[in-house]
Amino acid sequence: MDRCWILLGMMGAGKSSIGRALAELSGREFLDTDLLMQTRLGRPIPQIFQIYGESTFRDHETSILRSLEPHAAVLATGGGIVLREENWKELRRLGITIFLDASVETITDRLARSKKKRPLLQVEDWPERVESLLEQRRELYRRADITVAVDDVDLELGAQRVYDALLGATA
Ligand SMILES: Nc1ncnc2c1ncn2[C@@H]1O[C@H](COP(=O)(O)OP(=O)(O)O)[C@@H](O)[C@H]1O
Ligand SMILES: O=C(O)C1=C[C@@H](OP(=O)(O)O)[C@@H](O)[C@H](O)C1
Ligand SMILES: [Mg+2]
Repeated sequence: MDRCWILLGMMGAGKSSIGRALAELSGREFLDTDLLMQTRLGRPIPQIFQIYGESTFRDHETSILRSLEPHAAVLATGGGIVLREENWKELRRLGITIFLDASVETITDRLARSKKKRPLLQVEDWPERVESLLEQRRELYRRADITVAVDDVDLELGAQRVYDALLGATA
C-alpha cells in the first residue's frame, strides 16, 4: 500500500513549496492541508483565523487529516499540525513524516515577504514570535520519522534531499 509523504515543520521552512517540487520530482499528487482548508471554507487562511479563530481552524485541520486515506501523495501540512496529540494518530495512519528542519534565521529570511499570510506572525516583533514558536514546537517536530536539513538548499535541491532521504528510509 502506498503511503503519503508528509512534510512537517515551521512556517517558512518550505513545506508547501518543497512539497510541490517533490510531487513533481516523484510524479505524486500534491496536497496541502492549508489549501484543502481554503477550498473547504471558501476563504484564505488569514480570513479563516479572523472569522472563526485558531481553535476552529485547528478543528478543521484535524478533520481534514481524518478525511484523507493513505495513498501516493505528498502532503504538506500547516506548521501547527503537530500541536494536537490526536493529529499524530492520523499522521501515523497516513504515512511517513518528514521534518523540514530550518533555523530561525532561514525562516525569518524566507518569511520576510510572505508573513502577511501568516496570522500568528501579525505582531511587531515577529522574528521573536518565530523563535518562541520554534522553541515550543521543536520537540514535537522531532517526533517525525525522518529529519531533513533545509537551511542551505534551494527548492529543487530541497526536494531532491527529501526524495533521497525517503528512498534511503524505505529501501
Ligand atoms: N529552500 C528554499 N529556498 C528558497 N526559498 C524558499 C525555500 N523554501 C521556501 N522558500 C520560500 O519561502 C517562502 C515560504 O515557503 P513555504 O513553502 O510557503 O513554507 P511553509 O509551507 O513551510 O510555510 C516562500 O516564499 C518560498 O518560495
Ligand atoms: O504554524 C502554524 O501554526 C500555522 C502555519 C501555517 O501554515 P505554513 O506552515 O504552511 O505557513 C498555517 O497553517 C497557519 O497560518 C498556522
Ligand atoms: Mg505552507
